[in-house]
Amino acid sequence: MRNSNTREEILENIQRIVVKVGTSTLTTENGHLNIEKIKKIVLELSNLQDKGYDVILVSSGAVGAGMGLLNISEKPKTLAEKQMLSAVGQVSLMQIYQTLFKEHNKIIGQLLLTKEEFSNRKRYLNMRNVCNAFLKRKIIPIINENDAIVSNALKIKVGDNDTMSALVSGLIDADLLIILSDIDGLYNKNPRKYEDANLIHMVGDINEDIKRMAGAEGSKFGTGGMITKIIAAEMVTKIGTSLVIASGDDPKNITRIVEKENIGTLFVKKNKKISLRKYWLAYGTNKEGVLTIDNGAKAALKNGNSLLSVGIKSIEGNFDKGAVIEIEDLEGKVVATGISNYSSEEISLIKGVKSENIEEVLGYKYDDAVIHIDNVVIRK
Ligand SMILES: Nc1ncnc2c1ncn2[C@@H]1O[C@H](COP(=O)(O)OP(=O)(O)O)[C@@H](O)[C@H]1O
Ligand SMILES: N[C@@H](CCC(=O)OP(=O)(O)O)C(=O)O
Repeated sequence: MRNSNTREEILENIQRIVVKVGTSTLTTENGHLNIEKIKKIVLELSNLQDKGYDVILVSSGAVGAGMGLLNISEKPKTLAEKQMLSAVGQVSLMQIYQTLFKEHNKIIGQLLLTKEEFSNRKRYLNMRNVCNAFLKRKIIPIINENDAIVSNALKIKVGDNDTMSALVSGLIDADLLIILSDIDGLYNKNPRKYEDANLIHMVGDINEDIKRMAGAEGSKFGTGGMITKIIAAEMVTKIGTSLVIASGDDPKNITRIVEKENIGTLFVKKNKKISLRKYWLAYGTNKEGVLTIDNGAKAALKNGNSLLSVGIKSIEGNFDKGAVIEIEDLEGKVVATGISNYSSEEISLIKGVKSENIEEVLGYKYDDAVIHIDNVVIRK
């Protein structure tokens, strides 16, 4: 679990920093925005920018702030109510950020994103340019999900800001992602339930044991809990971004982390990076279908070979040639994501068929491989 490199080595050469702040950090027990805390966060981020770092803030708190403004103590059950609350709260959240950042002569801009900004390649590249334009002019982007317009039913919802901050880290090629929460890092078990839980200082390999440590529940106002933070870590460490989960109780932790102090839990970036395009392919895109493959094909993919029709057992979904699809093993575990050379209709005819016989079955052949290895990203 431990990595032989020190924090000093792992966190050297940091330039771009994404800081994600959860609802639990931004609001008080009774659900109102915690202005004193936000002031301190703003001071930290302003200082980092003055020191020459590129700073991006992913801020939750809109729904929480809306609840505070309307004196609602329990999260509403209906989606429409939650969406209304987010719209009410987001305005006041940004108003506060603007006032406080102005005291440090900083200009901010608001970006309310949806899954579409990540799944649609054109929108994704456009968003990257917009973010870079912010950073070039030393404007601090403050990002949140556009809760008022997204819903699971519309399939354009990222769902939580831990995942959002991981996607944003890929978008702008961040060196470090800091997730501030109401807890000082990952414990070996939920410390709210178990008194003997211990803080883990460094995680190298994010395996099933690590995932099991995160109970499903989070705090009263938060959305994702610990598991979404671990999944965010699993994502960003693949693109050479380290992630630290730390307590937002003392916002000075932000600077301490950047100065490589032993704060919170550090998830160590992988030495072998995947490209940002492959990252987008794995996590940004909407998947249009699923191929189930046999163990031989799974081993071949892991060894860096393309996916051939002979190893495909079954297919789900209706998609065209060029679609992004998920590849699962016989146990239903996602093995990889890739871009298909064939449509779903064609694959249902050639699954289990050897590549040299594709032409015989279809009357033509685009490629020997159903998914070329250059267009595959291995998920685990
Ligand atoms: N192994 C664990 N280590 C630390 N926290 C855990 C663990 N398992 C579950 N949790 C819970 O996750 C919570 C943090 O997630 P969440 O409430 O979503 O915060 P945020 O609003 O900051 O995103 C903690 O307060 C804790 O209750
Ligand atoms: N977008 C939502 C927050 C979603 C979210 O992930 O919340 P949290 O778990 O507190 O980071 C809001 O602004 O209320």
